[in-house]
Amino acid sequence: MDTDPELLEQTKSQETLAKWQKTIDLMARVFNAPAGFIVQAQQDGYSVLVANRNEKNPYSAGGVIPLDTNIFCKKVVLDNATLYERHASTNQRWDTNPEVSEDGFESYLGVPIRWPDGSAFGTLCVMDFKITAYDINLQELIEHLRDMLEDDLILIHRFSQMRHIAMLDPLTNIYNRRAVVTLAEHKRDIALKMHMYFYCIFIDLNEFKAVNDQYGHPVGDKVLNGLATAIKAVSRDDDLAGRMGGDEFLMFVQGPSGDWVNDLMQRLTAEFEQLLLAQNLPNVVFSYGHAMTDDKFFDLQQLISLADQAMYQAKTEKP
Ligand SMILES: Nc1nc2c(ncn2[C@@H]2O[C@H](COP(=O)(O)OP(=O)(O)OP(=O)(O)O)[C@@H](O)[C@H]2O)c(=O)[nH]1
Repeated sequence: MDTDPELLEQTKSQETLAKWQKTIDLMARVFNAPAGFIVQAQQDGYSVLVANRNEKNPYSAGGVIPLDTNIFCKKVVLDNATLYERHASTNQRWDTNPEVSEDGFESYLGVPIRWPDGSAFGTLCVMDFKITAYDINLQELIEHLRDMLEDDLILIHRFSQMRHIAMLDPLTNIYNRRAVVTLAEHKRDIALKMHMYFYCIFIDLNEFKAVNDQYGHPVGDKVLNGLATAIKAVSRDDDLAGRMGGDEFLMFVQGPSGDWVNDLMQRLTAEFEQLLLAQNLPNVVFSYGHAMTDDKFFDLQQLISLADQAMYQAKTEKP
């Protein structure tokens, strides 16, 4: 759950971060501690998401500590339990902890923060160079602050789920028109920066109305689903596909100049044919047309419209 890039992006939204920063600054002051953090457990290490603003704090936000480092937060995440170490230099298990051996921290109090599904998000913690004896109220306070952060994570997660649902076409589960066009703008910008060609392929079923009329709408729906499945099957991770509406689909692919789009469409034709056959669905075929950007021409709406025109021409020329 914590590896969803959209969710991570949302976690870092300016509003959430500003609020969490205030919480951490206040927490460190109440604990009279030089250092307080929200640390996020990520695939590449423990990342300092928020650090209190205090000149004595040696760690700042943005730093990533490798996964194999013996830090306090790692133990909290792995045990999924609170850790209170009052006098770390007397405990051998921290001999290899650079926070203790290199930076001179003695005290650590940290609690686990979890995503709504219970998986690890990271930790909320305070650290001090001196030996501490926090009373029960302070220990309760850090747990209470953690509960508030977890409430924010619930909101972030729900928002992300809703955004995801709003981007999908409910019938085929691929991107809807608005999402695919928005995402394509971003992909086009990347392709232009990398001096790659950016292709739009417009795909439209032939005589689909007759399929609905002859076999009924539910069969028509299955055919549309079959085409979406076939498009996904031939797409690479980098490609983008969506349903424009009705029986029209779009693919956006970046690549070199050349005839490979026709090869890709041949693979799609074969995949679609097989899917229809396997489900005992009528043999429907599609027409396609494509257009590509270059350094001089990159208006997306125009690109889609050119691909549409090319598709229309192919459709009218079909035997
Ligand atoms: N089953 C089903 N049909 C849909 C859906 N959305 C649109 N349609 C139908 O798709 C058909 C599209 O018809 P047209 O645009 O005339 O396309 P066509 O019959 O394929 O004609 P050509 O493209 O010229 O070959 C219409 O009959 C719509 O009712 C859907 O979600 N499910």
